[in-house]
Amino acid sequence: MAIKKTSYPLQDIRVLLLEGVSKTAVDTFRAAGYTQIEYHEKSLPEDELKRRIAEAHIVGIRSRSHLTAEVIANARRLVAVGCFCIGTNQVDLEAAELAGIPVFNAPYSNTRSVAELVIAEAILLMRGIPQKNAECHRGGWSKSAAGSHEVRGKTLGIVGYGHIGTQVGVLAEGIGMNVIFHDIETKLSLGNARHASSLDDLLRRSDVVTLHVPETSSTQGMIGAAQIASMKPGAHLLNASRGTVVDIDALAAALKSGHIGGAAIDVFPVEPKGNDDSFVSPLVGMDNVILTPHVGGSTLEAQDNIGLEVAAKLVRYSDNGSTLSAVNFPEVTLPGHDGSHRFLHIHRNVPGVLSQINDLFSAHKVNIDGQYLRTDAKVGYVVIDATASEEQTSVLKEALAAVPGTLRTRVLY
Ligand SMILES: NC(=O)c1ccc[n+]([C@@H]2O[C@H](COP(=O)([O-])OP(=O)(O)OC[C@H]3O[C@@H](n4cnc5c(N)ncnc54)[C@H](O)[C@@H]3O)[C@@H](O)[C@H]2O)c1
Ligand SMILES: O=C(O)CC[C@@H](O)C(=O)O
Repeated sequence: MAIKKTSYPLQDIRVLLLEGVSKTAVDTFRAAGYTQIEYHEKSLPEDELKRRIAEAHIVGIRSRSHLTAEVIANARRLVAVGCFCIGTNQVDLEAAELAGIPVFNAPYSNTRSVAELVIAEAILLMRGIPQKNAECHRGGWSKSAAGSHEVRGKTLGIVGYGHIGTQVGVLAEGIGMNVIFHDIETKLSLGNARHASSLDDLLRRSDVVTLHVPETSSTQGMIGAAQIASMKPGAHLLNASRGTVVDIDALAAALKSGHIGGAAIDVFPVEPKGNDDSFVSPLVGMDNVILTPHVGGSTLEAQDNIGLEVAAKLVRYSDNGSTLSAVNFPEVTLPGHDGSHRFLHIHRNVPGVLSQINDLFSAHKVNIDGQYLRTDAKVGYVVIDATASEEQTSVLKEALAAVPGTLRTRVLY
């Protein structure tokens, strides 16, 4: 394959992949000509992460690596971040944007996997299977229908009616459940799903409540003691969203008192860093709780698709400059740039930057072949294709970097 040239020769671009992202990501980078790929099965302790990220141009993580403002400040060479998952709460998105670093994720690749697990858990909880399973493992035998129910005709309450919530609703209707949902946005209801009038209304009416909100300031602790007390006696709670959404001590107390019949919890306020670390939770040892190690989206199908999708977005940004579907950045979709040098300029969105950039091209007598600009409240991203000599390009690159407000520049040859 022809070696492409970016600001750095392609073979000098360092890709750091953490948390055992699918090997399809490695294959995608290799197929695009990237050779420096460092792969780790686990997340790295913060000190080591800071050291390694300081050398990386591209980093790929899942949910356990926290890219805080401090970590990002240390990432001097970093050009792009890939979250090989849906959630991006583990990255300080604003700090990344202000450092000129777009962040990409895979917004749908594991949606179906989460939805399937949730439906299975709803059925198991309504039948009291976790308790029966635990009892059989201890040599017990209690063949009884007491406390066992079909899900057909029961009410499923979905909190967060986005990609996952809607899929869960469609599958639940397929097995005869009544679906109600609560979302902060106005949402088109699919099938016969109905809006609940409020979160409290949903909690009061549901036999099973399932949470599918992102981690934000409005969702942290949104299901606490008061909300759990509002739930129907004997109802079940499922959380495959983020651990901070539920007050886990309040849930443990309600499970012990019997107010909550059962729970299925996939995400926790504090999760082990890797498979060798131990898991601690007040829910451990409760027979009526299904505990899973944050595997809602962990199917081979989903992980392989995520590896392909996120790596492709990172390669595209690195090679071509397109930021389509970046979660924290002005989105620019770009054509190829054969025959032109492509100047990428990321700057604070303040008046006058674009005119200074254009003045520089005119002062250096470089003709602009194409220009693309997108801004958001904080940042502007302008891409300029120009026919320039190597010498003009290198002078212009320096001059562009000196424009006040510049966050980052890159040239693709
Ligand atoms: N357990 C896992 O392995 C796993 C896998 C994938 C995703 N997730 C988590 O699930 C979350 C949801 O995923 P998605 O793809 O459905 O996201 P999404 O963005 O499509 O949907 C989230 C929905 O929540 C709504 N919402 C936000 N704040 C709310 C609030 N305060 N009250 C009510 N609704 C609110 C949004 O309006 C949106 O409709 C992700 O952010 C991620 O954290 C977990
Ligand atoms: O793979 C992970 O670590 C996170 C999975 C899930 O929570 C997501 O946000 O997609």
